[in-house]
Amino acid sequence: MLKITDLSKRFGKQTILQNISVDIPNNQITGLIGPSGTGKTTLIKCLMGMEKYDTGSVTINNVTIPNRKILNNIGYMAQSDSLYHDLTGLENIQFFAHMYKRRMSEKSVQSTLNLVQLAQEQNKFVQHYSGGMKRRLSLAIALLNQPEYLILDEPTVGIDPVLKLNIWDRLHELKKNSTLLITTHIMDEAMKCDQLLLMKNKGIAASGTPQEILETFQVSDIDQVFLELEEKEHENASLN
Ligand SMILES: Nc1ncnc2c1ncn2[C@@H]1O[C@H](COP(=O)(O)OP(=O)(O)OP(=O)(O)O)[C@@H](O)[C@H]1O
Repeated sequence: MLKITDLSKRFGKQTILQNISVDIPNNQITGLIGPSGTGKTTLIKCLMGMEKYDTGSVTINNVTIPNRKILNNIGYMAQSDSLYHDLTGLENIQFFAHMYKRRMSEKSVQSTLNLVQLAQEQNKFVQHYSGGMKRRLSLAIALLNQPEYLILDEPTVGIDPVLKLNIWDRLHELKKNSTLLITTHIMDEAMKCDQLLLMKNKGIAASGTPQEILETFQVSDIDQVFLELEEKEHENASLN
């Protein structure tokens, strides 16, 4: 289990994350959602050891991370693509497979390319890819390592609706062997997660299955939960 305990993070004088404690259960898709700028990417970067947190701890199966050994078991897809633009899509896949020391059969390379619908474009240089194609290639690369933990920062931005559905089907298949943490702005995607963490005001304002959260707030969609939270905040502010 991925366990975050009392984690806080500041940039200069600005506190971004304050005393966050949360458990991310194994073999489930946990969705991290919240308004832009609430610190979702920062939290993920803290988990990956890409940002140093100021206080608290992050552990996977009781081992404090970042830990080099455990990092090999984490697949990460960042918002900004880190692809080699002078290589083709196929060469990027081969390069990263080599880096992960994975021997991939031609068949599994092609099925990964098929999943993200890049089979036809695999021999094109990435510099000639559209934004959506680069996202799809990054997603394919994050999936290559068949990691125990898969952390995806807005994986379906710029991806058309039909492909999005295929990708979500695949993510649900992957959870048999992996634990997934996904950030999203898209509320119908939030409903496809097994668990949600709603981020607001430097912390987790609500958590549970999508259905549990809707029932707790007596609303019919997750956007309304954020509106309710906002209203409560105004009420509290006017009382003080
Ligand atoms: N390296 C940095 N230095 C200073 N401030 C930063 C840095 N990285 C992020 N921030 C600030 O931290 C806050 C949270 O940013 P973050 O990218 O984590 O939000 P987010 O919830 O992922 O947003 P979005 O949904 O728009 O991607 C923002 O106010 C941002 O400006």
